[in-house]
Amino acid sequence: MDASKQLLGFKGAAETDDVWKIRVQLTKPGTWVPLIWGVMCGAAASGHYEWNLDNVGKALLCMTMSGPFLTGYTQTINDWYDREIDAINEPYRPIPSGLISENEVKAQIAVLLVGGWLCALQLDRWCEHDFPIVLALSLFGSYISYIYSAPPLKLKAEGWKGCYALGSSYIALPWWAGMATFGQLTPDVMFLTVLYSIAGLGIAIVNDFKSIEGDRELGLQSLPVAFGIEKAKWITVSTIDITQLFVACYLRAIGEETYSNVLFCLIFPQIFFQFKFFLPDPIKNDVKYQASAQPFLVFGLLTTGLAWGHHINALGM
Ligand SMILES: C/C(=C\COP(=O)(O)OP(=O)(O)O)CCC[C@H](C)CCC[C@H](C)CCCC(C)C
Repeated sequence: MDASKQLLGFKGAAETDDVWKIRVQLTKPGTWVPLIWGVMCGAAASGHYEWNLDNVGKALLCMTMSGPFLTGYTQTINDWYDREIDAINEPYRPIPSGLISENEVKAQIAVLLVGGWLCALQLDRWCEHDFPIVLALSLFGSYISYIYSAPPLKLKAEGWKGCYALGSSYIALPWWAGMATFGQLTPDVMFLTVLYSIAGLGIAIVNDFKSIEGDRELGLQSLPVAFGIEKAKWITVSTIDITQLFVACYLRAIGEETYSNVLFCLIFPQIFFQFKFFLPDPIKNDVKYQASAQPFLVFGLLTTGLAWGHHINALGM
């Protein structure tokens, strides 16, 4: 178990001195999943995904770009810029513990970043895009990753702004990449996904409750620090629920009633788990809540993608 935690980049991992295992650990493969899922949602939303070898190849390349390469780069650069604070709080992490050298980390960052851009370029060529939209998205995403972790902006230290950067990048960017690969990225769907990102903001805030004491001491304006636990927990669930309810209503308004009903059915279990776990004790039950409610949220995203794809096809676009 500890060995798999090591490879997936989870906390409580066993130590290893195999540099390749350490390299994989730095990329935190567990965090690739939402990006890969986002690409699937975008492909579904394009309305043009058909199961053939060409499309499977494009989807795999888009997922490889978003997961191992660009999320891997994001996580490595984040650990690099956190190395001093980690040396105090989590000295067993690969960089502060000296399990991997500075030059090896820098080389890994460069390879993953350039690798991600090359995948994007290849996708644009493969899809015969006039404008290299996937490359543009990957450049934008890697810039957001950089300012999230690196000074002087270091958005992650800016409380809820960092949470929104994280939530929106994880939801909107892979969706846009998947959609641009298989169809046309349009302003209306961009708006819808940016809106959906507010739910992503709520999900990111859930993780801030357990670090409220430390954040307060360091002067970080996370939502629980800024508003106190009582107010912050209600703001958190409201952002998650109201956003999804709005999307469900929107799907109904554009005539996608079945998908809208499915989305409503996926929202109610999340509200149930908020009352069962999160609201009674957001500090103690954050992980329990995420584990029980998240699957419903991510299937809601896919439902929205499928609804959009169906809508586009119905309009003959
Ligand atoms: C590094 C990230 C989270 C870690 O946060 P934190 O430091 O608070 O936690 P730990 O202490 O446990 O490490 C994620 C940051 C995400 C970033 C803002 C944006 C990601 C962008 C995508 C990877 C880009 C994908 C582009 C593509 C799909 C076109």
